[in-house]
Amino acid sequence: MAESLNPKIGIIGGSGLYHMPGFTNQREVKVDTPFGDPSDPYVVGELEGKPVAFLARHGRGHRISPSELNFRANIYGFKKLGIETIISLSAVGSLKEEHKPLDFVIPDQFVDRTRGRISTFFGEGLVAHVSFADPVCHHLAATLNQACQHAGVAAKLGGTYICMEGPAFSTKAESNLYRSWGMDVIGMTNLQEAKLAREAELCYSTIAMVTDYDCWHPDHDAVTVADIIRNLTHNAENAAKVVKAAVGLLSGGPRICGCGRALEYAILTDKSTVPPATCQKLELLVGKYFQA
Ligand SMILES: CSC[C@H]1O[C@H](OP(=O)(O)O)[C@H](O)[C@@H]1O
Ligand SMILES: Nc1ncnc2[nH]cnc12
Repeated sequence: MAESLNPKIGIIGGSGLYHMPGFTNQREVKVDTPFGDPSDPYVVGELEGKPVAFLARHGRGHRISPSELNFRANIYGFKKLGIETIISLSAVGSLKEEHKPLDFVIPDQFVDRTRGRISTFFGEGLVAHVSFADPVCHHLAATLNQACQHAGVAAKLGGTYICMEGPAFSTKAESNLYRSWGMDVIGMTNLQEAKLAREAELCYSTIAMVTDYDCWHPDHDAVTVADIIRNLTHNAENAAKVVKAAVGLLSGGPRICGCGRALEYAILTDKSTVPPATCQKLELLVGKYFQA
């Protein structure tokens, strides 16, 4: 029964993915966090016989724009549910001819072009600097790539996702600038998630599903939501197949990567100086390092 499920795998559904086909025994779980409300209740259920928690990034009905997302609440909510691994699904524009609409890319790098978004759990008297040179969990990324192969979906492992602020799409000058930087795909949501997942010691990797060629491409004058939606529907079907395969491949045993110890050498603040309210707020994240 869903009440006794203890999921370790979390799935974030992006644009066009507001539920996960194939879920059984599902129920909604509303999670309170010290950072406010997540985008929606989490849907906890079983996929391929394994307990899994699903969150619609923009909320069901696509109510929340990228700039308004409460990334901290979303990631903290997964942590509170006991999740260790997050599979993120995202629609992206392609900045290279070789990444065609309907292809999947599994990025291994990010560039941040967002403005003023909150991307850390820390502050308020507790300072931590996590390593972010390798922003995704390589083990999970390799598993997602394998899952694409199992599902028969064309995918490329590696590439840089540039995260723009939005919500308007890029100008041609911006799109060409990002191309000159060698960026592979463009989206509006993944950078904060990846950073916060690292701080929360969760494995995180994205399946970036190409919906369009952005506006640089001579055959695609401007990005339109109508074009994107056409491809989103097809991508959503493939995403469901890939996620099923990935969940089947993930062992559920102890993690073999370093993501679960990301904070081990990151906290600089002398714990005796941390305000009690901050200790309480961040207990779930740092408690194991603050024991006497
Ligand atoms: C589909 S229009 C642009 C919208 O799609 C992407 O969202 P997500 O990453 O949640 O799939 C992109 O980042 C924009 O938010
Ligand atoms: N061209 C694009 N730019 C930014 N985000 C996107 N999501 C899907 N296509 C996109």
